[in-house]
Amino acid sequence: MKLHIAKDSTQLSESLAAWMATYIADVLTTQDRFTLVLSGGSTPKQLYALLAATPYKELIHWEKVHFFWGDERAVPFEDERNNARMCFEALLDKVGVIRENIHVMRTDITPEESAAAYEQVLKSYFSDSETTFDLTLLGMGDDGHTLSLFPGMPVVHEESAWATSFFLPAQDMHRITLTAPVVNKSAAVVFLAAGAGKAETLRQVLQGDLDVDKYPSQIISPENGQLHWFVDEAAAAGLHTK
Ligand SMILES: O=C(O)[C@H](O)[C@@H](O)[C@H](O)[C@H](O)COP(=O)(O)O
Repeated sequence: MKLHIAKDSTQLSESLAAWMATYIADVLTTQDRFTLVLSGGSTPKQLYALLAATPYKELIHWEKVHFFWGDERAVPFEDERNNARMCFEALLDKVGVIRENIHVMRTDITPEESAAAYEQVLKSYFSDSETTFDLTLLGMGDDGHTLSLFPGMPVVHEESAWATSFFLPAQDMHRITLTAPVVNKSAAVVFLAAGAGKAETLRQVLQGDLDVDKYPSQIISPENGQLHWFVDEAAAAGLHTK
């Protein structure tokens, strides 16, 4: 695991945008497409805004990027809480992407249908390959969840489905999410976490005992790929860095 610590959330987004531009360019020297999983939540908005502006807007070969989502809240696309909507507003509407390469988790059908449809999309891309996504971007909630893998929920241990859905009582909504096995086949996974509110959880996730039911982010560990944590100093405050 590689830990990248930035001074504040602005420098954090800047360092990840620069890292992504280099990584995407490197991968595209050996293949024609780049598969990218976007995360929802509030932290990546600043990153997406940077990627949508000069120089990254022009530098990255957006027309070769195929977009996926890590999880979705089962609310209409028009709803402010919809993760895909946030990503369109912050990034996809502003760069030269190809519409057919954008694969949202649908919320105009039932969550079960949506998860099944997503699994089909993923299988058409990846069923023949050892690796899935070139890059999966993830966030970590203050409670240690990632994707929609919430503490204490059976979905954390899903082993066969590539995408699944379930009802999240705490938020009174359904969620659609990728599962740990498909994310752990990514060529690279990057967690982005900022703010003092995540410091204690980050310490537990990275340096505490393994307890994936309590801290589901711990279950993310690419089998053959790279794992990066991009965090700011506030989030890293509890870590032993020596
Ligand atoms: O839909 C979601 O809620 C997410 O995709 C989720 O896994 C998110 O990444 C974390 O909750 C962190 O969110 P923040 O960046 O808002 O803390």
